[in-house]
Amino acid sequence: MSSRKLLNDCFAHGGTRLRHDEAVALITGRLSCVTAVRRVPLRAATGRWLAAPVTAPRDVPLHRNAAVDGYAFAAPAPEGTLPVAARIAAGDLAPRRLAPGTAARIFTGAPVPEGADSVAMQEDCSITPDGITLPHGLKRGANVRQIGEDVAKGAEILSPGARLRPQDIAALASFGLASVRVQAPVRVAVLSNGDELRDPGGSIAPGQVFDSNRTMLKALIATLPCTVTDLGILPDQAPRIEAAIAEAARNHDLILTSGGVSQGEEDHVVAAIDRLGSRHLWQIAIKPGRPMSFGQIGDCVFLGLPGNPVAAFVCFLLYARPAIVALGGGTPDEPTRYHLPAGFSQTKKPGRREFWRGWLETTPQGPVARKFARDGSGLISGLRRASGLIEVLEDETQVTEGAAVRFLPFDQFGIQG
Ligand SMILES: Nc1nc2c(c(=O)[nH]1)N[C@H]1C(S)=C(S)[C@@H](COP(=O)(O)OP(=O)(O)OC[C@H]3O[C@@H](n4cnc5c(N)ncnc54)[C@H](O)[C@@H]3O)O[C@H]1N2
Ligand code: MOO
Repeated sequence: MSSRKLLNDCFAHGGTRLRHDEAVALITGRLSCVTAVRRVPLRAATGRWLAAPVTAPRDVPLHRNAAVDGYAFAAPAPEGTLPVAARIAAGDLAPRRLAPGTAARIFTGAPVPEGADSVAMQEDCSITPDGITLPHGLKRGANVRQIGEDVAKGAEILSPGARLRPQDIAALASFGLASVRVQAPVRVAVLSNGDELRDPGGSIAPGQVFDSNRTMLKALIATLPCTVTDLGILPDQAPRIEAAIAEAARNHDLILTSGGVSQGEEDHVVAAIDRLGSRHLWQIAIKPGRPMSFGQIGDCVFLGLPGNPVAAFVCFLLYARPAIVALGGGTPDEPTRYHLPAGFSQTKKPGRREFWRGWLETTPQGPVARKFARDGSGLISGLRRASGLIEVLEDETQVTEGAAVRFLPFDQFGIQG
C-alpha cells in the first residue's frame, strides 16, 4: 500500500460538539495507511497488517493422504480376508499402485496409492495371519484427505489489511511461504502533560500524582503493531510543549498526549496544536472523554486524550485505536455491541453518549451487565473491575434493571484477561 499524505482539509467541521459516531467516522473515514511495506519472516509476522494479497501457490494438501492409521483399500470393502500387499508410511513419495483385492498398511499423512480410495481405521479392522477383514459400511473416500481440500491452488486466502493471527501464519507456512509482506509498524510518540505529574519510581509529595496514563497508553499501544517513542512528562509550559510536539511530528505518524486539553489556562496542548498545525476536532458529546482533541501537524496525526485516566483509556479504545489501525493499513471495525439485560438501574443526562465501566455476571436467568457504582473519571479501580464498557446512547435518559444495554467487551480491543 502506498503512503498517502494526510489531507489537510479532512477534519473540517462546523465547530459544534461532535457526536461519537461522527467523530469515529471522521477518523476512520479520513485517515489512510501511511506506513511502508516490509517483507518479514513468518516468526515476526503475527499481529501485523498484511500489505499484499496472498494466493495459495499450490494445493494443500498436495497429495491424497490417509487421515488415520489403518488400511487403504478400494471401496466397496470386499467380504472376507484381504492380503496386505504394501506398507506406506508418511514421507513415502510414490507408493506403487494397489493391486485389486488387496489392502495396504497405511499411516496418517501417508499418500493413498492409486487403486485405493478409502482407508479403514486399524481399530475397526480384524487382523488375521492371512491379512485383514475390513469393517462394513465405510463410505468411498472414508478417512482420505483429498488434494486441495484445505485450500485449492490459486485461491486468495488473505487480503491486504488482514491482521495476521497465529492460524493465518499456519496457513502461510502450509503453502511453503517463509516470509510475507506486511505494513511497517505505526510510529507513535507518547507524552504526558501536567506540572503535578511524577514518574513512578521517584518521590512524590501531596499535590503531585504519579503518571499512570503514559504507562497505560504504552501498554494499550503494545496491543497493536507500533513502535513507541516515550517523550516523558512535559510541564505546563507552552514553549516546552510546542517544541516537543513540533520535533516529534517530524518523524512520527501519530502523537498521543494525555492531559492539558480542557479549558484551563494551564491546558497548553490544544493551543500548541493550533499554533503548529490544525485542530480538526475538539470536544465530543461523550462521557468520559469530552475534551478529546484531534488534529495534524504536517503529515503527523495528533490525538490529545484527556488527562483523567478513565477518559484517556476510553478515548484510546474508541478513537486512538481505530486511528492507529487506519494509519497502519488495517481495517478499523466498529466494536461489537452485545445486547444484554442490565443488572442495575441508573439515570443519565440526555445529549451525550456515556460509557460506563461494566462486567458480566452469570445469574440463573443468564448473563447480566453490571456497572461499577462510581463514575469518577479518575478511578482506575473501576477500570480494573471492568471487563468492558456499557454504552448508553445520546437520547437515552434511563437504564432500567432488566432492560437491554449495549456491552463492548475489552477483549475485542486486544485487552486480555
Ligand atoms: N472548566 C472545565 N474543567 C474541566 C473540563 C471542562 O470542560 N471545563 N473538563 C473536565 C474533563 S471532562 C476532563 S476529562 C478533564 C480533562 O482535562 P485535561 O485533559 O486538561 O487534563 P488535566 O487537567 O491535565 O488533568 C485532569 C486530571 O487528570 C490527572 N492526570 C493528568 N495526566 C495524568 C497522568 N498522566 N497520569 C495520571 N493522572 C493524570 C490530573 O492530575 C487531573 O486530576 O478536565 C476536566 N475539567
Ligand atoms: O469526560 Mo472527562 O473526560 O469526565 O473525564
